[in-house]
Amino acid sequence: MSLLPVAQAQARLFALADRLPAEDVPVTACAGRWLARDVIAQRTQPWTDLSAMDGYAVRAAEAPGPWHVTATSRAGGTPPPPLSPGEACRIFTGAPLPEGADAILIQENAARNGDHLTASADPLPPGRHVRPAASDFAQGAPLLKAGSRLGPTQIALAVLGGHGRLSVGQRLRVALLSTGDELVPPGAPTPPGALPSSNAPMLAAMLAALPCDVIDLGIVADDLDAMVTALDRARQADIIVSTGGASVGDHDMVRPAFAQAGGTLDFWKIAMRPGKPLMAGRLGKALFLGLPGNPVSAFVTSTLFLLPMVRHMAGASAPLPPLHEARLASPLPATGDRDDYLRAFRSEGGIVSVTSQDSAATAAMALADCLILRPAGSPPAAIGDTVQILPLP
Ligand SMILES: Nc1nc2c(c(=O)[nH]1)N[C@H]1C(S)=C(S)[C@@H](COP(=O)(O)OP(=O)(O)OC[C@H]3O[C@@H](n4cnc5c(N)ncnc54)[C@H](O)[C@@H]3O)O[C@H]1N2
Ligand code: MOO
Repeated sequence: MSLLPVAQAQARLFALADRLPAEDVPVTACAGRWLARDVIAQRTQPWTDLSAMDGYAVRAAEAPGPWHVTATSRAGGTPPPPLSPGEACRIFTGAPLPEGADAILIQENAARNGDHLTASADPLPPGRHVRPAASDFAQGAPLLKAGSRLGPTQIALAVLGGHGRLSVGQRLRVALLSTGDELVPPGAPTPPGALPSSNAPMLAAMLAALPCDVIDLGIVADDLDAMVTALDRARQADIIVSTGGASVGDHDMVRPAFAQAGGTLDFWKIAMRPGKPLMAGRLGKALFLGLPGNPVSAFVTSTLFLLPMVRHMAGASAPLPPLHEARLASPLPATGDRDDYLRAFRSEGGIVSVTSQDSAATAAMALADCLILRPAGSPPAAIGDTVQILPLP
């Protein structure tokens, strides 16, 4: 198989699995989910002209008074009677204006003696401190689009729009398999030859911000039967992710095991560095992603394939991570025939690539807060050149 360009591989991956069905969820459980339907305002906000301050509702043209204070209006109280000429209404923040009033005199600028009220000399234009009816949104207005993500502010908007439940994409089940005879669980003793298995904890941390339940199926030996059995245990998941054993060595069992378990491979080997041996296919109803074992390769391929696939299946209309332009603060060598995803960090002077770009250099990777995308065939880049970066969460 020849190397598949990253964008083509992402498109093929998205074509491999539809988004999951929608479910109706209370707004309090919607954080981080993607909307399955547009959200339309069921009510008008504000429902009528409201005061933005504590003070007095008056006719602006009558400033600086005097006025006669005849009524009170507070949020949640009885609506005030209409205002006659020369009258003022005591009013509090969030309360409806009486008919006839068109401005709020804040109490700091008011002199009141019994029911007698005057204003300080400051001008009082019509509309001052008034939140007009429907100035936020009107009933029937489109508030949020299907496929957009629900964060705190979107949830506030939906609630004010009158919604207590929302239709969102279901949570996904993601099963993780870590392959390798050398691997031991985190924190276990490491006699010579043993390696702590860091990929599953790293992937679980990456997935933690997304609406999915991670099922860590642990470490699988470099053995065909063991891997077939592990894949069988994982097939109830929506996405099965393995790390390691994806390359061409004698002990790289993932591809043959996947075939023996009944999986159909869609692609293998991507024109990217790190991450070349990435593979994807279907195992029954599950989507399968075989990531390379090197921790840096697993991280970069997860950023570009696993997380976007979770977003896609959870209902995101824009599942790919956004790219930004930034200036380099360190020079870069030419790239080869694969796209480079260099680990880097943002400094005051610009983007600095970390010193080791080896696929196993985890200390350098941990310094990175972005990836520099350098397309295949790029010439060397100098300090001050513009590059594309992908910020890391
Ligand atoms: N002759 C070739 N050799 C290799 C090629 C190639 O094209 N031809 N590709 C290289 C590239 S690129 C990569 S990336 C690696 C990927 O190999 P595998 O996916 O088969 O991964 P392993 O060999 O199983 O492991 C690689 C490396 O990562 C360590 N590892 C594995 N799992 C974990 C884990 N859960 N936690 C931490 N570290 C892990 C493992 O011990 C190895 O050191 O292949 C190249 N070879
Ligand atoms: O592509 Mo591998 O992922 O270079 O290390």
